[in-house]
This record gives sequence, structure tokens and C-alpha cells, in this order.
Amino acid sequence: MADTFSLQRVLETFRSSLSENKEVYIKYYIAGWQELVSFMNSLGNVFSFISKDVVSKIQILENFLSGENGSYYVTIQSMVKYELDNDLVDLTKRGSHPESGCRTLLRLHRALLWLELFLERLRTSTEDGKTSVMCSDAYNESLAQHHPWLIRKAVGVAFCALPGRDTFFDVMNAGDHTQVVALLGESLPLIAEVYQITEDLYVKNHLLELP
Ligand SMILES: CCCCCCCC/C=C\CCCCCCCC(=O)N[C@@H](COP(=O)(O)O)[C@H](O)/C=C/CCCCCCCCCCCCC
Repeated sequence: MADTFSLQRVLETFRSSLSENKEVYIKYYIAGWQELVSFMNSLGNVFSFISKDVVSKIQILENFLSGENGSYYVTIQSMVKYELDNDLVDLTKRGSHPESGCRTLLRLHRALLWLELFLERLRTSTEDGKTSVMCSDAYNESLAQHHPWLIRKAVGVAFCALPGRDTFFDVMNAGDHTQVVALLGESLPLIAEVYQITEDLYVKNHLLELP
């Protein structure tokens, strides 16, 4: 992972995550998240409790991918099949598989919806748009329903520390604001497609409420 965040690289990793037959490569999916974590880290320590959680989930998936059963973790589709066929998922309450690939990826999948909603707001925002409002509206429509009160409060405090829209656009390293908006327009359908493919797979296998 390079030091400086670039929106272009996020776009490329999510593009690479889609196979020809529309499976999702875990390697690139988590690479996309790594890029996003580097962006969040550049915003300051107030976000470190969030980035630590994402990093630990990335690590769990990386460990599966590089482990002895790594070939089953190449795509989200193969992971779901392998873990379900081998009873490796706690389906109703946490038990002997508290950190399965399926439940770990589900947490990132829910966060991907937040990202999609937030970036769409950012893309269509006007100069006076407030990133804290965009972020928290997107959060309330997605992740918030899966988080307890304490986390929601801590997240609310972190949102207040978000930089303004101009700084956000600059940190994306994608040229002037018109170019950033254009690149967001290119990235969003890809992120939405990865999200929808995963969502359909999880619906089909009744995995959306994994503990
Ligand atoms: C294109 C660039 C512009 C946008 C860049 C955004 C960069 C964002 C990077 C990461 C986003 C956060 C992803 C959060 C994943 C949360 C996963 C989760 O729900 N974890 C909870 C449940 O896990 P388990 O306990 O069941 O294992 C966990 O309890 C949560 C802990 C921390 C709170 C997570 C809050 C997420 C808020 C999302 C907004 C982030 C704002 C970042 C602003 C740039």
C-alpha cells in the first residue's frame, strides 16, 4: 500500500475485485478497504478506534486467504460455500466460530453501503455542503442500525472532527474538484455493483444477520 491516499487506486482495487463472471475477489476487496483506512488515518487520531476495527477485520480475512485453506477464500462466493458446507459459521449466536470469514466480511459489507451513500452525497454536494452531515446521514441510513448506543455516540463525536468538503476533495489526490466529482461518478457504480453482488449472495444464503 502506498503512503498517500488516492481515489484512483480505490477505484482500481474495486474494479479489480470483480471477476469476469461477477464473483468478488477478497484480495482486492480488502485492498480497497486498506486504501480507505489510509485515508481515514490521515484525518487524525479521533478516527483510530474506527480504523483499528477495520484493520482487525482485514487481518482476519488476510489470515484466511494466506492460510492452509486459502484457496477457498479467493472469492466471497467460494468463501461462503466453503464455510457453510463445513459448518464454519455461527449462524444464530456466537459459538465456536466467532470470527468466521462470512461474519467478518458482513461487517465490511455493511460499511460499504455507508461508503456508497456518503460518496454519493459528496459527489452531488454543493460548495457549502457539510461533510459531517453527509457522513452522519449516510451512517444513520446504514451502519447505525447495527451498532449499539455507545458506538453510535462515539461515531457521532468523530464525525464532528471531519474536515470540510474542500479538504476532503484535496486529500483524494484526484485533481481539481471537477475531476474528483467525475472520478466519484466513475467509482460509485463499481462500489454499488460489488455491494449488490455481495448483498444478493448473503440474502440467498440467509447470512445478513450473522452474530
Ligand atoms: C473515497 C474516500 C472518501 C471516503 C473515505 C472514507 C474512509 C472510510 C474508511 C473506513 C470506514 C469505516 C468502516 C467501518 C467499519 C465498521 C465495521 C463495524 O460495523 N464494526 C462494528 C461491529 O463489529 P463486531 O463488533 O461485530 O466485530 C464494531 O463494533 C465497530 C467499531 C467501530 C465503529 C465503526 C463506525 C463506523 C462509522 C463509519 C464512518 C467512518 C467515518 C470516516 C470518515 C472518513
